Amino acid sequence: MTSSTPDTARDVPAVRATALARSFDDVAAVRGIDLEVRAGEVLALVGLNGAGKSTLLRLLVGLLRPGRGSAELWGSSAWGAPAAVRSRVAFVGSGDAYGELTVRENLHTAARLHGCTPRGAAHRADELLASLALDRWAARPARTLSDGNRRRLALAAAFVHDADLLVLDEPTNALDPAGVIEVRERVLARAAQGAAVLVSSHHLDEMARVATSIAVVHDGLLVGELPPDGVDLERQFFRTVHAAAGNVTPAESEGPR
Ligand SMILES: Nc1ncnc2c1ncn2[C@@H]1O[C@H](COP(=O)(O)OP(=O)(O)OP(=O)(O)O)[C@@H](O)[C@H]1O
Repeated sequence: MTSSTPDTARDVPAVRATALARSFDDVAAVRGIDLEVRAGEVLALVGLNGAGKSTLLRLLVGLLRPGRGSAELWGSSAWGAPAAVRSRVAFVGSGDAYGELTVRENLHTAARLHGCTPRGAAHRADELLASLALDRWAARPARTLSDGNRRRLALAAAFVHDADLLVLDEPTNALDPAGVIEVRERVLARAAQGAAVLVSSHHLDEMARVATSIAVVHDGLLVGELPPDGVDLERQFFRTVHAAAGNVTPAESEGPR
């Protein structure tokens, strides 16, 4: 069940933000961001709490309306994108599952919504229950799951179809090491198959393992990049953030304060 279509060619960005901005009352959460993610690329967003990462991701998948600028999915406005465009995107945010449905029913429903036959959906649900180690909880209502297993369910639902764009907001939060490895392998596999991936995280080393580029978000802006193959990413991260916050050059700024 792949949804790949010819316009996933590498010259058409899956996601493009242009001068993208969004405020909530007096809080300027995203203040003018330009970015692109193409097929096969994994862009990681890192930043302090409240930097604007989740708001940016929600704008990019069309869950929030931009205040200024634009967010596009394969050239269409993300806000109000047609169903055919939205169906090519898998988004993992917070609170994604239907709490009253069981774990299996959640996955079955997700697969049916993506066009699987009843038999195909059952097969897909079984496969994901096994690979994300959720089989033990398959008959439990989603609302009764632990935080980590709720996150596993959200990820399983996102992987139910082979989306052309994966947008994962802190996907490894609350996951045990096996879950972290599962997410890593799936992200790398999907990118190798030509999906575009946008992922936010506080785990710099994990991002270095999967990302083709790492962008630092601070105070609603992209303020720098970290080399995914770089050493001592933590120090480089704080230098970038401190430089942006204090208008000192990265070389003058040291680690956490
Ligand atoms: N619905 C909302 N109403 C009011 N303010 C909001 C809303 N959503 C986000 N904000 C504010 O926008 C800013 C950016 O928040 P956002 O959740 O995007 O940051 P983040 O980088 O994802 O943070 P974290 O790493 O803590 O998850 C914060 O000041 C936050 O309080």
